Amino acid sequence: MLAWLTARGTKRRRWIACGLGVGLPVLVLLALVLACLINAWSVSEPDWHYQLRPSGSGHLINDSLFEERLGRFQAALRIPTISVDARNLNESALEEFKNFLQTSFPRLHGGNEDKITCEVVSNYSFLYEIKGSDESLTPYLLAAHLDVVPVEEDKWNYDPFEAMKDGEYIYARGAFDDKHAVMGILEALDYFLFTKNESVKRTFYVGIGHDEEVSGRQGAAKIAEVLHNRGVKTMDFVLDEGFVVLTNALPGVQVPVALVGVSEKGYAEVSVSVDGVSGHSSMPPKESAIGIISKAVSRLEAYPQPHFFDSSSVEYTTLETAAPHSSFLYKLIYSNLWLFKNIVSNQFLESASTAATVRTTTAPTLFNAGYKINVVPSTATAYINHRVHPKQTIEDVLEYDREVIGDSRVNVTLNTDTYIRPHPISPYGPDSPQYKLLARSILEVFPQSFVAPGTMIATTDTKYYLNFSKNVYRFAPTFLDIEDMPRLHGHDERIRVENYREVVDFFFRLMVNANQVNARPLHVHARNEL
Ligand SMILES: CC/C=C\C/C=C\C/C=C\C/C=C\C/C=C\C/C=C\CCC(=O)N[C@@H](Cc1ccccc1)C(=O)O
Ligand SMILES: [Zn+2]
Ligand SMILES: [Zn+2]
Repeated sequence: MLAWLTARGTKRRRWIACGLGVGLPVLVLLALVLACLINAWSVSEPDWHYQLRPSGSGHLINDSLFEERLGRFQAALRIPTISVDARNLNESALEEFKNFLQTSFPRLHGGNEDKITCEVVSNYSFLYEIKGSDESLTPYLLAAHLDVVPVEEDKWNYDPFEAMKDGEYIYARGAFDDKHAVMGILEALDYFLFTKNESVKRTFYVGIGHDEEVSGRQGAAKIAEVLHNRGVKTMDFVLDEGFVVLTNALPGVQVPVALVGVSEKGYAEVSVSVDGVSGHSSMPPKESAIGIISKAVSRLEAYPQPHFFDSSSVEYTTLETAAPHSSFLYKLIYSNLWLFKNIVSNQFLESASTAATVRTTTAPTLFNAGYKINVVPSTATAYINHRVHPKQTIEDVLEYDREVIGDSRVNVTLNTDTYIRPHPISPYGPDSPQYKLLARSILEVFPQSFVAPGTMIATTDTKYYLNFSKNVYRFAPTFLDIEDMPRLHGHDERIRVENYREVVDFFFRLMVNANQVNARPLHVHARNEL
């Protein structure tokens, strides 16, 4: 009997154990799935974002003047202010652009010194000071650049310096990068000061550099110096070009995202070289200098720098912010990043633009070797252009390069004249009045979008303005579909005509909003008022 009972007990225990063994994990799994689904269902735009949305929209800038503004913008695009390198700027075009600005905006360039002064810096850059009445308010700076990158004219379907308008777009070098901002800021400024006659409380500056495309050392760097020497030590915020309003950039997100660059990747030029033996090409060595460097470059590409995506990354917040605006599948993913972060990170690595946001990029851009077909050269050098992720130092990147190459014959050397460390992260939460001011101005002009922070992947003139403020933002009010990305610095660069209207509107609203003490919004409404 006892044996029977014991046997029954054991069986029951086995069943229970088995039930627990299978059932518990299933239960845990179900709970997990349920928790993820609840997170996805309940995800919504945070209140502080919602409250920044305007209750109404509509252009503040007088429509009847738009054609005139457009004409001036096209005229600006027709001046080929090309920067080839720091010693090769198109000085006659820069001179022409200077005269063009002065004659297009006479009220900004003299005779109204009680409101605005303009200083020409390094011959072709501009610094405007708009004096506010309340000295207790910290000034801010709007920055842009008027030079453009060269063109491969035969690859364009339009004359890059004709500024052709096809009804929907204007095609021209500089339309997107960055003359829309130069002209948009000045149009808004002229309207703000002289048409609307706004009384300026908060002083602000407009800095327009002329050599951003080749370093900014004569333009933005000197503007920063002039400001500093004038005793301007602190800015409330700095806004320069950077990210834009992007469509189809984030997987699963159909809504345009206005990405604000709250930080910027670092920059490093690294040479990878070997000094070996030369000789007759009829008796080549087993490994030539060219072969050794080719192998090194090939390894750098095969073993890219590590990637970073965790709860302390800006990109994590980008996606959390995107969650309420995503398809259901991506709501599920973006509202449960604690679980899906590895999947997301791997998906990001698939495309060049998103990969650039999560890792230091490695771009071999120049290769020098050889000088005669029948001579084996003793030296070969490849140049690598790294964009350094804020989670790494430049030293980390170099160490990784050396390790990956793993060949003591290869010298890996940093160009110490040109490197830039990753920028600090500017505040982007509900406690940052400056970020909120920017987000509010964006949403007033692009109400169909949502605003999210990101790390700018290329370098901007903001590197020269970092000491003025901890609130440095990189954003331009232009629309870009990810498919159009090759047009940047590429062929058939363009901007939608309607977008130019929004550009002017955006800078005007920013000036109005920033002028309000305590940065109060133009229209505030409670969530339940809509
Ligand atoms: C989490 C975020 C996810 C996704 C983002 C996805 C894609 C990002 C896509 C697009 C980028 C969007 C906009 C960029 C727009 C315009 C370019 C603005 C600035 C470029 C500045 C620039 O090109 N700087 C040069 C400076 C330089 C000049 C000479 C020598 C070295 C540097 C540069 O960085 O090369
Ligand atoms: Zn630019
Ligand atoms: Zn550029």
